[in-house]
Amino acid sequence: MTPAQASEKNRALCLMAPVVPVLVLDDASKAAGLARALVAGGLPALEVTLRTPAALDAIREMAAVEGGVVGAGTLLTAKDVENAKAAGAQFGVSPGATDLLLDACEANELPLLPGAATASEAMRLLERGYTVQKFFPAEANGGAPALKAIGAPIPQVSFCPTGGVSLKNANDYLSLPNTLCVGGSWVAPKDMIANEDWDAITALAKEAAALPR
Ligand SMILES: O=C(O)C(=O)C[C@H](O)[C@H](O)COP(=O)(O)O
Repeated sequence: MTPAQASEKNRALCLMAPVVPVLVLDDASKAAGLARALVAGGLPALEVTLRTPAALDAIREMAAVEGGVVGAGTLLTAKDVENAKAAGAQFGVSPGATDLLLDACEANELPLLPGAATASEAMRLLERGYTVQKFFPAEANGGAPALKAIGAPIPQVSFCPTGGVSLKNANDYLSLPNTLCVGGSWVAPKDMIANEDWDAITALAKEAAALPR
């Protein structure tokens, strides 16, 4: 898959809803219920971070949930890419980008949303053909004003800012012309997942899905 094809796939993914939930799962048995709750609330694109031993099993479970599009986050190595693809991930997300990681995603047909934090990083990815990128860590990196400033000289790159984004500041990003959607973990709090409080998660998802952009 070429970077241009990956970017077009991820543009469509980012336009499905204003928020992509960033999910950390310690227990894969919660995955299907969680995915159903988020999809029911209007958030179909789901990023499962490969930060826990349960993550790959969680992706397998979620891939079977109707209406959801499940991807793998925290991709760091070529092995992560192969594992994510084998588990059924339909897209990948990484905090930054290395040539090895980009090569692996392109070779494995996994559309990557690669992370960039600076103008130079965004430019390197753009040179390779990635016009849709993740701005990470968004808040720590200057937040919406920083992303707006990057957009002035580099308007051809669109972003999914992630890291420190919440219901409070999501609009600051979503109102920018270079922001397609935001990523965030706030729609799936750890305690609600542990208690299988799916109705509460659906309510959070609905609130997020209703954000204007
Ligand atoms: O694990 C990854 O792939 C990451 O790149 C980091 C996550 O996207 C952010 O940590 C989510 O940030 P919060 O919404 O502030 O919890």
